Amino acid sequence: MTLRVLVAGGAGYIGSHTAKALKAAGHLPVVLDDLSTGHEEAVRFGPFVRGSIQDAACVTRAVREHRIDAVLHFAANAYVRESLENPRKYFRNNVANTVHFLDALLEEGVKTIVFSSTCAVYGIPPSLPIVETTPTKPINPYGQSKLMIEDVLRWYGKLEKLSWMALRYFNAAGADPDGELGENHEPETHLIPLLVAAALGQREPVRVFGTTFPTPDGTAVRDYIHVADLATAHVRAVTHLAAGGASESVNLGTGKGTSIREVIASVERATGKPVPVIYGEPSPGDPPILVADPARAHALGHRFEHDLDSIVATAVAWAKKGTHRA
Ligand SMILES: NC(=O)c1ccc[n+]([C@@H]2O[C@H](COP(=O)([O-])OP(=O)(O)OC[C@H]3O[C@@H](n4cnc5c(N)ncnc54)[C@H](O)[C@@H]3O)[C@@H](O)[C@H]2O)c1
Ligand SMILES: O=c1ccn([C@@H]2O[C@H](COP(=O)(O)OP(=O)(O)O[C@H]3O[C@H](CO)[C@H](O)[C@H](O)[C@H]3O)[C@@H](O)[C@H]2O)c(=O)[nH]1
Repeated sequence: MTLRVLVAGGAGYIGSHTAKALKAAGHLPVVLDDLSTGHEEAVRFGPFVRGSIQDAACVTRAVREHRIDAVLHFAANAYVRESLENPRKYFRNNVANTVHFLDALLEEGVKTIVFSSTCAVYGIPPSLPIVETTPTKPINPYGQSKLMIEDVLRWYGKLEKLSWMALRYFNAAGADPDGELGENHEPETHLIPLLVAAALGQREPVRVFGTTFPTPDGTAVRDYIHVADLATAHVRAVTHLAAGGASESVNLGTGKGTSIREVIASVERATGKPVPVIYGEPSPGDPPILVADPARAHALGHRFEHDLDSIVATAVAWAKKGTHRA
């Protein structure tokens, strides 16, 4: 089965890696992106439509011109801390604009969509590891905005015959193992690229947010998942839906928790250099521990091949290229 897939947000970090994986699997990725945080240089695996998801005329044209079968929807704002300072931006782009996008797609008869959700929908989970039935209680507007769209998808699944999958990623990190793509956020806020850049002398010391969490070494624990593993998971998810598979929310995490101090040690091994850090206060809206139960993902056939050292090694290789561009 060859699919013609509209990749909204395909000029961004996870979307560009997924466009590459789609092409490698024999599908056609058509990127729709307004370049608000993405990079045109990262669009290299199929046609590019520059525009916003809320522009119905643009979406309709793209769907018709490229005879789109299915959609991967990455387009969003994705900074937890920014969402607490500017909640309107998050509800406008992640919720309102996505609802307009779904309208345009459904009008054109496109009824298969994979949505980028997040472990931030769970807030501070009452038990670990996190299963998909763990109560969803976001503690920041970013997580809330993603949960609101999951609810919309669930209703459209029932009432509009939409086939959907909400992939709740844990912490995406690493870079394309071929060195062609990597993480280029501006500003960069994610832990791993910051630690790598600091070790390589490309930036100032990194502030570690909190050392007194109820975790074995006092720093926050996350479930880091390689972006290349996320990319292949999207290819599997969209083909699953296109073949008539069930609609549901699925955690994409490895099941292994890693503390910030353990990430620092991995970066030091990979670079052979000490990472300059400053230990500081916790950041608001930052849960102590987020680790996935990957059983549902495994049951759907997802396999995560890269461990933390592989994530860090590819991030180091990308940072050493020094261009910070695809
Ligand atoms: N990075 C992570 O660890 C992580 C974790 C969980 C979920 N997610 C989700 O995954 C998705 C991708 O994240 P990322 O890290 O690749 O972010 P990113 O900022 O690199 O990519 C988002 C892309 O969407 C585009 N975009 C934003 N608003 C748009 C609009 N209205 N119309 C068209 N294009 C638009 C941006 O230009 C960018 O290219 C997001 O939905 C994010 O919420 C990311
Ligand atoms: O300079 C920094 C940056 C991060 N951290 C800490 O390192 C951990 C990982 O931080 P990231 O910024 O890499 O990721 P987050 O866990 O904050 O956010 C990620 O997971 C979220 C779910 O909680 C969202 O999905 C979001 O899109 C995704 O980037 C967190 O405890 C964070 O507080 C620091 O100590 N210092």
